[in-house]
Amino acid sequence: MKMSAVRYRQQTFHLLWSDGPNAGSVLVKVIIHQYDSGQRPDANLRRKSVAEVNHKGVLRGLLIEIVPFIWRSAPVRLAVMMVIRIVEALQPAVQIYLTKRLVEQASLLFQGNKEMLLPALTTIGWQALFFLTALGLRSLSHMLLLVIKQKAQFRLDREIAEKCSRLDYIYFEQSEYYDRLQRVTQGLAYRGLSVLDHFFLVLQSLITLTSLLVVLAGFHGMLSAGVLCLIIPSFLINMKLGQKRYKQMIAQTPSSRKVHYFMGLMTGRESAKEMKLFKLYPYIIDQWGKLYWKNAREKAALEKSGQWLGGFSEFFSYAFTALSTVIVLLMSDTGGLTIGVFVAMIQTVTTAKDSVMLIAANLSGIYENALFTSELIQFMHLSEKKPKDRTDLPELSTEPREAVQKGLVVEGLSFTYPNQRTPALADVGFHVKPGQRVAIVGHNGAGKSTLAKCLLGLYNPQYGRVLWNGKEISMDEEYKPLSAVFQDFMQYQLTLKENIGFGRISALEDQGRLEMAAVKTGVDSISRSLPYGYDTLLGYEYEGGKELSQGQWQKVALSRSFFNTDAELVIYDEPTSALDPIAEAALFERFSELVEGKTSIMISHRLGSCRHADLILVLKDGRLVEQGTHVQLLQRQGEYARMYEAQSQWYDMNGVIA
Ligand SMILES: Nc1ncnc2c1ncn2[C@@H]1O[C@H](COP(=O)(O)OP(=O)(O)OP(=O)(O)O)[C@@H](O)[C@H]1O
Repeated sequence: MKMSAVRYRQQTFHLLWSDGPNAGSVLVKVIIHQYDSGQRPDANLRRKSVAEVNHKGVLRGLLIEIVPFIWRSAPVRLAVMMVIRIVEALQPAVQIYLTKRLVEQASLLFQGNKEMLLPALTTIGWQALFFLTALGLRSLSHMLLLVIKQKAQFRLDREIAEKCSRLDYIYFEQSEYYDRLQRVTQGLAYRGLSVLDHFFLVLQSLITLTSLLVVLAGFHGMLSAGVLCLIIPSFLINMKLGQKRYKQMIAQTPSSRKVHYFMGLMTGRESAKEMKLFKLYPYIIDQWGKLYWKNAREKAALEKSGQWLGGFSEFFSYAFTALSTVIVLLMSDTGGLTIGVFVAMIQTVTTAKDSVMLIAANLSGIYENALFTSELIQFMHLSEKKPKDRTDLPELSTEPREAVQKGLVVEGLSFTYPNQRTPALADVGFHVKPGQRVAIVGHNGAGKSTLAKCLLGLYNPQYGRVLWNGKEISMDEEYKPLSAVFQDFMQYQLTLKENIGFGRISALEDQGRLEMAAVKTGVDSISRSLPYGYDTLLGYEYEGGKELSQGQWQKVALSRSFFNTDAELVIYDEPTSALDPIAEAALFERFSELVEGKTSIMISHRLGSCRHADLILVLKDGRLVEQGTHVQLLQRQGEYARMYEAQSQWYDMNGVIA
């Protein structure tokens, strides 16, 4: 039952923002808002090209959002860190002063002034003290920076997870979302927090430089001016390179995601069966290799041009140092220049030049990181818009008001997926009375699952509405009257107890409820065969985990829905597709008892299992073409009758698979 903390954290974090029916729905409070029909999330996700990026806005975003965010993560440590960096920054000037003193004392000593020995030794003592202080401060700041980064990283991860929980479900079904997510996580891991390093290095180098410039100005004004001029080419070159790297990252996101996808196909368990059976490895390795090298070549080309540009910058810096040495040598003509002063001047020029280069590199580093973290800022600003007040919609129904206030009312429902032209649902309307058992049937692609997601409030229709007991369905509430079993249900690589208890997270510790939900689907007998019963870790991903069969997993998913005893409306999307015929028949036999007191909606291709439903809805090409009971629909001799006829040889008199 051991699970590495890192993998566990990765898994739970992955659950929060991953695709799938339960995306972002379990460990944080699920808040899925209806979005305004005029505000399509796909438009929201589409990113600007790098040419359109507002560079001032990017820097402003960094200063207004990221820096304060990091500051709030660990204010005291950051303040201590700044003091340390200021002290550290003054060290080069002090070191140069001590070196100059030591060289002068040594040259006097070499000329036979024995009394200079003690002062020279004292200077060495000061140098040692300084060295030790610097060493201590460096270790302290290293530790502080580590903790600050950990705290900031934790806060950022959590904020992203919480953002995912507030985002509309439709985002999770778009490739643009995953492109952006990849850029955000890249930005977080490698970029966002290194702003801190850059910022401290700029601060430190600026203080060092100021102190050295004061020293240099005393020797020769030209030297100070020259050092300052060095900053311009170095900054421009580094900035240009930063822009190019960012542009490349944007352009390569889809292909680098695909590289990971191919790698996942070749290494994952899900794909292993078909990869081996169809002998797909050579083809996928080839595709993966082509993409890998396309990206790698582009990166190498950028690195090459970076090396050239970096070479120019280095050349300027070398030329300046050589020129400075010449100037200092020429100054010796004017006399009064001791060897100590000469060494100190050369050391000052070199250190000041290094500080300038460091400032330029770190300023452009801040700019480059600002570009990368702008992805994070844009992600955090993705719209979570709530629905407009929909008073513009027509009156609900011609039925008496009391009747409409009860049960499920669907009116004029139309839904079109982002980037699609044809609606997946068009003008669907029906009324389900409380306690009714409803079946939704139709061919593949008829719109059944889409309708289920609209009923659950996961999709927000562009037109029409879904009301439960007179209220628009929303998960933005503590009390959720809904539960569901999805076609592609989750198999949480966690304990059996968690797999069931996630149906109502607030009741996770309720053992009685857990056992009741397990008994309903036969999971109680599965739990008895597991080494730690309900506390057994399920799945193959982590050490000690016990894998279940697909049908057993489906029973666990069903138990999850039964665990939410408060649910008034339960939706089952193909809930028995993985069960054997006996288990399926047993479940259907008890179905009325299992869902007693609840309104249930079942999507199924097996029409035999739908014949006892109080209401059957027949969908075709996104439209509700028929509705009624089994007998009524057979009498109509329409779509349902044709589908039932086609399947009739499968069933016996009772609608059970023969
Ligand atoms: N995420 C999506 N983005 C775009 N189109 C989608 C998406 N999901 C489904 N569709 C399209 O919407 C239509 C209805 O799909 P839906 O999954 O609701 O059908 P279904 O009746 O549940 O099918 P099945 O019986 O095969 O599960 C189909 O044409 C499908 O291609």
